[in-house]
Formats: sequence, structure tokens, C-alpha cells
Amino acid sequence: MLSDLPIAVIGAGAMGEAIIGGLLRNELVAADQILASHPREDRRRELSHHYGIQTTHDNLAAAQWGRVVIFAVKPQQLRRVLPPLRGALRDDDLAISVIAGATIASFAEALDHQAVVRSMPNTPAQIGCGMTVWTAAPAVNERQRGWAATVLGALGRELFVDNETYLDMATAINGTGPAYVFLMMEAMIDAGVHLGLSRRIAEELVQQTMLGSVQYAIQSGLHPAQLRNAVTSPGGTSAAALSELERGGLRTVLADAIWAAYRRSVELGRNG
Ligand SMILES: NC(=O)C1=CN([C@@H]2O[C@H](COP(=O)(O)OP(=O)(O)OC[C@H]3O[C@@H](n4cnc5c(N)ncnc54)[C@H](OP(=O)(O)O)[C@@H]3O)[C@@H](O)[C@H]2O)C=CC1
Ligand SMILES: O=C(O)[C@@H]1CCC=N1
Repeated sequence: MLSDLPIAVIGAGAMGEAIIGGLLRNELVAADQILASHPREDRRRELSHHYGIQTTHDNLAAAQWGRVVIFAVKPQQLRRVLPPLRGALRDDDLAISVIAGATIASFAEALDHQAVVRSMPNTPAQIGCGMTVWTAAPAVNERQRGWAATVLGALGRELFVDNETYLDMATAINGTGPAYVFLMMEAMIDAGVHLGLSRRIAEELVQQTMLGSVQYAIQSGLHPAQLRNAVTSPGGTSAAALSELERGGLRTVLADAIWAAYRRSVELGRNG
């Protein structure tokens, strides 16, 4: 589907690399179909050595070369990155952003280009297990939507939404979500070590418990509260633990954290 479609990646850091890796792992493009633009020479060397892709320091050359141009710089870098690229994309080119907060309107205006996709992936994309939410400007045609679905599908699951306001919400849930999960894993492992388990055993127990619980929830299709009730024997250990979690306000803290991430995403869109 992407055969012979030149793909440029502007800002090949963690997310840009996840996209490059996904495209190549899924054999959606040949390595020489990808051009990554990065200001640091050591990073360019690393990317070309590891993936066999082309690299440049010149964002404008990359934007002019790609038919699909992927933007993966930090939100704070965008204000400097976009203006020199104004007018660089041809009418039938597609811009795809993975940048938190950055709106379709801000891209379209800065680039003077209407075919823009805004997406929000997450770091499990590094191993093809990501969750990416995306939306498209009205100017993105069916063919370009197909390109976007294929590129973003290379990161794991992709979900199209027809409402851009969902993107800031997705940023707080799936985009930022791995941070909540990893913090919880870390805390559980540390508590296991505090109890007296070796770190190696604690890590294995926590990892498989997380993995098994998620797979069980998906495969059973049961509501999380039903699954939690099934763990909670009357007068038992789960009831004792859950009582502490409620007393500590876990639900409220999580909800507050998710709102904070959402507000920050909206704010990044306004201020960069
Ligand atoms: N990390 C995550 O979990 C997620 C991130 N995102 C979004 O992805 C984007 C990138 O995040 P992430 O990959 O984590 O960040 P990184 O810092 O790893 O990637 C950004 C890259 O852009 C490079 N860069 C800096 N200036 C320029 C420039 N002028 N032209 C081209 N490249 C430049 C940076 O180089 P240098 O290192 O030298 O500064 C860096 O390698 C962000 O906008 C973020 O909101 C979206 C979903 C999840
Ligand atoms: O922390 C951030 O801003 C990025 C966006 C979503 C996840 N990480």
C-alpha cells in the first residue's frame, strides 16, 4: 500500500524511531524510501547504521522529498520547525503529526497545507503494541487516509475518531497512559522488595500479573468491577488492600492525573 511512497520523518527521536521501526518491521516500505531529518550528526549516523535509511540535517529537504511527512519533534520545538517549511508540501502530500497538543489548524496555517492528520500514539509502539488515536482534516482524501491508517497501524492498534477534541483526551489516556502503568509497576515491585522478595522475583510477579490481568479483561469482556469482585474474597487479603487504596484516594488521584495531562495537552496546543 505504501510501495514507492517516500516517507520523511522530521524529528527522529523516540517516537520518530518507533514509526521508522514499525514501517520496516512490517515491510511496508523499503529502507531507502525513508528519509529522517535530525539536527545531530551522531543521531543521524545511528539511524542510518541501524535501519539503513537515508538521513539529512535539512528539514526543508525532507519535507520536499516526502509524500508523507511525519512530524515528531517536541511541542516546544514546533514553533521553530514549521515556519521554514511553509509551502514545502505539494497538494497531494500528507502531513502526519504525533505531537501532543498541536492542532490541525496550527499545522495547516503554518505549512499552508490542508491535508493534515493529527495522531496520538504511545511508547509500546516501539514493539508494535501501541495504541494510536488519530483524526484527519476534511482535506485529507480517502487515499491519504489509507496511508495514515497503514503508517499508524504499523505501531500497533489504530483508531480513527472524527472529532479533534478527542485527541487531547486520548493524549491523557493512551498517550500518557504508559507512564501511569510503569509507575504502578515500579511501586508494586518496590513494595514486593520491601516485603522481602528478591527484585528479580518481584519484577516477574508484577509483570505477569499486569499482563495476565489485561489479557483476562480483554478475553472475558467482563467489566473491571466484576473482575475485581472475583478477586475479593470476603474478609480476605484483597478486601484489606482495596480498603487502603480507597482510603488513599487512588481513583481520585488517577482521575486528577488524567485531567492534568488533558489540560497540559490543551495548553501545549495553545502555547507550544
Ligand atoms: N514519548 C511519548 O510517550 C510520546 C510522545 N509523543 C509526541 O511525540 C513527539 C516526540 O516525542 P519524543 O519522541 O518522546 O521526543 P524526542 O525528544 O525523543 O524526539 C524529538 C526529536 O526531535 C529532535 N529535534 C530537535 N530539534 C529538531 C529540529 N529543529 N528538527 C528536527 N528534529 C529536531 C530532537 O533532537 P534532540 O534530542 O537533539 O533535542 C529529538 O531527537 C512529541 O511532540 C510528543 O508530544 C506522542 C505520543 C507519545
Ligand atoms: O509527556 C508527553 O508530553 C508525551 C505526550 C504523550 C506522552 N508523552
